[in-house]
Amino acid sequence: MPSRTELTAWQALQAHASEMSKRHMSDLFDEDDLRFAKFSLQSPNILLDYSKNLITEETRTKLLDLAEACEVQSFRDKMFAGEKINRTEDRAVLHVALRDQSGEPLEIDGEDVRSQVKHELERMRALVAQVRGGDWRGYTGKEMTDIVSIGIGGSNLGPLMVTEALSAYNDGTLNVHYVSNVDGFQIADTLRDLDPETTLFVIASKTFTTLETMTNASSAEAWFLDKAEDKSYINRHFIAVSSNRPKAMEFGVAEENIFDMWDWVGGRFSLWSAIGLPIALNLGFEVFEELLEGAFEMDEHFRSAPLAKNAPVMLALMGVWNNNFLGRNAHALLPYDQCLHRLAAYMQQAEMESNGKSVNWSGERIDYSSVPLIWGEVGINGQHAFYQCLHQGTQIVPADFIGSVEPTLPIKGHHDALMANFFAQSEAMMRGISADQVREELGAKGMSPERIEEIVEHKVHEGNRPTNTILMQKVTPRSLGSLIALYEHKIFVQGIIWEVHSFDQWGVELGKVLAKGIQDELAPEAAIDDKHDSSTRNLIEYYKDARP
Ligand SMILES: O=P(O)(O)OC[C@H]1O[C@](O)(CO)[C@@H](O)[C@@H]1O
Repeated sequence: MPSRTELTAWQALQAHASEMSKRHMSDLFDEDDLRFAKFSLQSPNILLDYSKNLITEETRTKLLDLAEACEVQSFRDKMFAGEKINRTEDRAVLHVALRDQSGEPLEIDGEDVRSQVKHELERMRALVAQVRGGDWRGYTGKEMTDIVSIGIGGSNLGPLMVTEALSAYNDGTLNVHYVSNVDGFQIADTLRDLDPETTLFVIASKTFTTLETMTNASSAEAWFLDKAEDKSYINRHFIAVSSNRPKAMEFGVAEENIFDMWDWVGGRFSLWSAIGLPIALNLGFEVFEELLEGAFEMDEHFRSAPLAKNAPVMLALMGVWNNNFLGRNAHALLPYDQCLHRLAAYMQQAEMESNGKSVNWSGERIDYSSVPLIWGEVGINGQHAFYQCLHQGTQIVPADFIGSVEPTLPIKGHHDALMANFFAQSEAMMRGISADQVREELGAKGMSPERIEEIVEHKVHEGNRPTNTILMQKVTPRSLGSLIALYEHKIFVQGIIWEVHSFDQWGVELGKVLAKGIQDELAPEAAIDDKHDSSTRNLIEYYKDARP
């Protein structure tokens, strides 16, 4: 198999990119009134407009040729069929099975995946009904008031992002708090206002070995026992979600309080499993189910729509075009919806832990970029912070503008003001403003020609900065499910095109191993290994000497 850069389709895109780099999107719009119709599509619950990219129909055809040459459809089908496409870990990749509503049979290694998923969902439903209905009582007979979810990375970012995004659906039955950082501040700050008699902990860890989570879980247990005193009460206050039952039991969680997840669910794709318990506890099981349905609708679209009409595929291809052929190595996510304020943090893990790789499936170093730097912030706040750089900086950063037609919580006069900015920003990034236009504008205001010439270049926006617009009717559990699944599949498609293993994360291991060794060295009497470089050794020494 030729490497990606040897593919005819890749080389055709390279040649095409050198031509397209001479064009301006503004002209492309002026030349074609049908540009929006040609380069936008409706997918379940989501309109995707990718017309504000530096593309023509020829570009799209060439990108689709690349997708075909990389066998995107065949890999997609393998994923849905449960084949072990996560080859470095020898695992299937089946987060889609967690939200499948079709009921089609699916087996992995002789195990019936559908019934496993259904069984855990029913257990979740029962637990949520008990806790929210007040039947689940604490060790003194009181109802639960607060859920503390302890987990990090994929065991935290998804549930946290979703409960924030759907906070309008919170009926106040239960409060939910998230603790991820091993910095003791977060758990201390969370627990100081809570009562052990009415607090339920959900320890979420696929491996049940993650240092941050285990440290926080132990502190939570100590805090609980400080008041409850009797270890047998733990079974009323500690739930675990893990694929490592023995470890969860060793920690002290009662067997019936452990919810399973499976090795075919990657941590960063796991919010659809029992990792999503905090969502269901906080917002109700119906909300969780609707989230799953929305994701399933996008799965069906991804599975069946022709590539040119397939939202995840087209979103992925725009990213590949900007990154690999136009050399844009950063990508901003800009939600114009306050409730999506954790979306960029969530997507950073999903995209960068998945596709932040430098070797291909054969272990050879790749000679093109994989995932760009993903970052972002709620758009309207970003306008007053970093948009200056998006409009006039030397680095062109493609961006996704994500918004909704209806506000989550309507309040007179706000939503149109927000959305006016939403539409204006991507238009400004696309069109820009030329020196002549600036001159004309300033001249009309009566500015002297000398003064105009002094400042004109500073006011020029070159434009030609690519954006995608993603528009939902409203942020609901269903549309949010579709939105997350849209990005999950985008990540999948890009991983195939970049020929990287999207479902492992070996890159996070080295730091963990080193930290374990250093933690031992931080003990007061412990020696510091002289194998450390002089910077690390001296910093550790400095820390130990300065520590009270
Ligand atoms: O759920 P666990 O096993 O505690 O892991 C948490 C996170 O840690 C990572 O392994 C990275 O450190 C992520 O992939 C994962 O989501």
